[in-house]
Amino acid sequence: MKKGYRELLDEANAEIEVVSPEEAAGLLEDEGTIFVDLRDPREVERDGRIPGAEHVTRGMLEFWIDPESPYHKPFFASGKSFVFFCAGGWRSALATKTAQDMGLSPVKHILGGYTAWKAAGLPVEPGDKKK
Ligand SMILES: O=S(=O)([O-])[S-]
Repeated sequence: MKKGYRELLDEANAEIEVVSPEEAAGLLEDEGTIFVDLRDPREVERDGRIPGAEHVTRGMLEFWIDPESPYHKPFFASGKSFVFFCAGGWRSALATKTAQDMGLSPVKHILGGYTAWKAAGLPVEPGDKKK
């Protein structure tokens, strides 16, 4: 490998902001913060979701963020703060770095992801339930 996943994660983590699940939970009711769930749809269905989180497949992330893209999602241009998460914090670290490089700001991600969120006993809802 020219650059393996560990190096990519190290590079990302050196540049992005990380929050604990508990810190992130303090933002859940904040109207100025949007939670972005980067897990695959099957993971969301199987494991549940953080209430109110927008679901964004990682494959579409750049296209949903960029206002010039035909796939742009207006919530990314809302001027709000963003809290990214995945299952364990790896995908969200890379996605947060990408979003930050694109100019999305402020954006941070949850240390340990949804797994840590759930383990901390923080609010979840069934994945098949629409928010
Ligand atoms: O969700 S993940 O951290 O396993 S990529």
